Parts: sequence; C-alpha cells; structure tokens
Amino acid sequence: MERPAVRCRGLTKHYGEGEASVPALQGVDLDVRPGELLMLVGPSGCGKTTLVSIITTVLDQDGGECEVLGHDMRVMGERERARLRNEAIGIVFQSFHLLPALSALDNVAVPLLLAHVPRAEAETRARRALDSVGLGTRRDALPARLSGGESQRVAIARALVREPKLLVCDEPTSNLDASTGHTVMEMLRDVAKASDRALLVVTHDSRIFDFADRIARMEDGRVVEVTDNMQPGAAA
Ligand SMILES: Nc1ncnc2c1ncn2[C@@H]1O[C@H](COP(=O)(O)OP(=O)(O)OP(=O)(O)O)[C@@H](O)[C@H]1O
Repeated sequence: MERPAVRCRGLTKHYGEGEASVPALQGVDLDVRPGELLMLVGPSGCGKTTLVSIITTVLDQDGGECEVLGHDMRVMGERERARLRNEAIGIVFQSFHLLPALSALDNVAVPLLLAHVPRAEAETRARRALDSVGLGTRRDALPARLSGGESQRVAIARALVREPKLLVCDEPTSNLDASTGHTVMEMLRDVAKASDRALLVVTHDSRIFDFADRIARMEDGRVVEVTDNMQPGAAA
C-alpha cells in the first residue's frame, strides 16, 4: 500500500509545566492517505488544532511519531521544517487571511513571490490557480469586493499555487452559507481526486461530512474512531 501522506503513532503533546500542565494529545494514531479527503472532527478542546499544528510543522511534539510526506518531524531542524511547510503543505484558514490591499491575483501570487519566483512566471501560475477555482474573471478584484465564497476560493488558490502534496483546511466552511460551503467542498474534493494530494479538513460543520472519504473523530486528545464514508460526496 502507498505510503501515507501523514502518519502519526502514539503522538503526545502537553502545554505548560507541573501542576499547570494540560495534556492536549494523549497518543494520537492517524494516517492521511494520498488522494483522500480526511475530516478531523470532535468537540472543542479535544486537540484538533494542536494535532494540525504539529502536522503543519508549526508546533513541536512531545513524544510519539509524526511523519509528514516521508519526513520524520523528530529529526528535522527548524529550517528544514520551514522549507517543508512552504513547499509541500498548503494551509487554508476559516477567515481567509487575504491581504486587503492586493488584488485576488496578487494574493495568490504572494507565496511564489516570497519564494523568489520571477513575477511574470508567478502571475502566470497564479492566473492558472485562480482559473482552477473558477475565479479567472475576478482576478483584479480587491478582497473587499469578493463574497465570502469567492474569498475562500482565492485562499484555496493561494494554498494550491505551489502544488502542495498536503492541503490542510481549518474550518473552511464555517463562515459560509450552506450552498457556498457546498461549492467550496466540491472544489476541494475535486482537488484531492485530480491528483495524489492529501486533504485534511478540520471541521465542526456537519453539513459537509458527506464530502469526506473518511472521518476521524477525536476525544480527549486521541482519535477514538475512524469511519469510512461508503459514498463520499453522496449529498453533493
Ligand atoms: N497555548 C495553549 N496553552 C495552554 N493550553 C492550551 C493551549 N492551546 C490549547 N490548549 C489546551 O489544549 C487542549 C486542546 O486544545 P486544541 O485547541 O488543540 O483543541 P481543539 O479541538 O482544536 O478545540 P477547538 O475546536 O475549540 O478549536 C485544550 O484543553 C486547550 O485548552
């Protein structure tokens, strides 16, 4: 079987020291496979953000194993982790995080410009990414002129512009109405299927559960259940 994009075994993390110590992850086992859309669900405080922060190389683990795209986090230095994060992991946030003074096209081009891709090439690739999320005609619009759904699609194009092998989305639909959320999830699902890209979506939004290939449910710092959706996207 193909190597998982993300492989966690017995992963642990606590915050604070001594009596003030809070156990956030208490032995997480989880695989995210290439080409699948895996949703991570669970009550507030169960450890979803902590887990995703370790997987996206933002936070250090305490113990256990976390392998991302074949890289063992325990043996990577800060510089290597930053490179992995920038080159191979795309991140989409609930609140879009677009730069208000830049057009949709320039927002999408930013990760390439930061990576010293020449401007002409960056614009060509940004245009292609915007086209792929159906926003080719909105490329000159400033974020203030975009709807919530359009803003999230720009944010997704920005996360995809470097063609990451792993895309992590934190509550991507919770600021969107049901039908816009559906459009965004359809797009995300297509993105996973069209490549061997792995998608990890953290969500509380039960309206979108049908888009998952598998759903991992966390409780008290552990993944307690993983369900296979027999008919992914059946509600689409
Ligand atoms: N910086 C921090 N310092 C101390 N405790 C923290 C910190 N961040 C998270 N925690 C605690 O760690 C546990 C897991 O939190 P985490 O944010 O990972 O959960 P979550 O499932 O993402 O919650 P939510 O759905 O509300 O975002 C909680 O008990 C939380 O209070």
